[in-house]
Amino acid sequence: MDGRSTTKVVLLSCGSFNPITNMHLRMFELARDHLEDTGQYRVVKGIISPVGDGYKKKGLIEACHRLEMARLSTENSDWITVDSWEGLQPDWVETAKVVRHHYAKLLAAEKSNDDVDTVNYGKKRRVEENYLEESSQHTRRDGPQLMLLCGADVLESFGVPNLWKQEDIDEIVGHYGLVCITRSGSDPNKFIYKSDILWKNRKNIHVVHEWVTNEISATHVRQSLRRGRSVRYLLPDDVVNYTREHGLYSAESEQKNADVVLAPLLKYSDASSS
Ligand SMILES: Nc1ncnc2c1ncn2[C@@H]1O[C@H](COP(=O)(O)OP(=O)(O)OP(=O)(O)O)[C@@H](O)[C@H]1O
Ligand SMILES: NC(=O)c1ccc[n+]([C@@H]2O[C@H](COP(=O)(O)O)[C@@H](O)[C@H]2O)c1
Ligand SMILES: [Zn+2]
Repeated sequence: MDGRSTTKVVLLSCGSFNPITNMHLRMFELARDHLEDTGQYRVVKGIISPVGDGYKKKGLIEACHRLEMARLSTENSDWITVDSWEGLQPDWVETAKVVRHHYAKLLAAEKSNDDVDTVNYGKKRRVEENYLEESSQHTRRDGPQLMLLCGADVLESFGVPNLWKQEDIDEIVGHYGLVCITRSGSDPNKFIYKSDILWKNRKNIHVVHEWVTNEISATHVRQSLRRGRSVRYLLPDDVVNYTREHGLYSAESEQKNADVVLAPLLKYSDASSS
């Protein structure tokens, strides 16, 4: 592949990861293969961003455990990483804000790399031109792209009333881009067709068809753990051991947040009624 004519991509996946499963890790591999197969992209990094406790999803255990399990499962990957910024925020953070945060970090890292280039190779003028252009257009012509990576259920959740702000969907899909992995029971292409906002941005949505369908879900994993059944080979071994050592996922933990409303639903229903 000719590195000079491809766009560098960083993939960001936001979710509960309660706990992280092998399928979450597979998503990154599937997305990278798909994007690089187009010949247009070079995927340089994957970021797993577990949601903070303020999301208030039923059965969501503490972020410190979810972050540690994600860290353990990515230890032997040379490109997938875990970021704790979102997970450690006291309140739930909208996904559009998380995307913005990581894009700003990415540009800052690129800039400091370029500054090293500048010192070494006297490319100051090119760097300055790029950044002038960036500040006027928000994206750099030859800069990296950040794309949100999710399963088709998350894409379809865009249609759930009071869950997502339309402007956030527009920003994520229109400005950054989305990679969506098919999941059984969902039809992302039909969903895109039916949604005006997604149809408008369809060129920024990469649907990855997973032919080796894999029904692993964290819900089923938690259920098996509650019942004392084996979850080996569904999760990385280190994660299986971690759940055992810390006694995670019990009938009690599944009742966490059972009586509270999911943070985005609370936030946007309030906004619509005021
Ligand atoms: N088997 C799968 N196929 C495709 N995408 C998946 C799969 N499992 C998880 N994902 C995606 O991974 C991201 C994180 O998902 P999440 O943490 O909710 O996992 P989950 O298995 O769906 O958990 P839960 O059952 O608790 O909802 C989401 O974008 C979700 O769509
Ligand atoms: N309006 C929003 O920004 C919005 C709404 C619902 C879920 N989400 C995010 O999507 C992800 C969904 O995770 P789950 O599939 O585990 O519920 C989480 O990271 C959550 O923060 C974002
Ligand atoms: Zn889910």
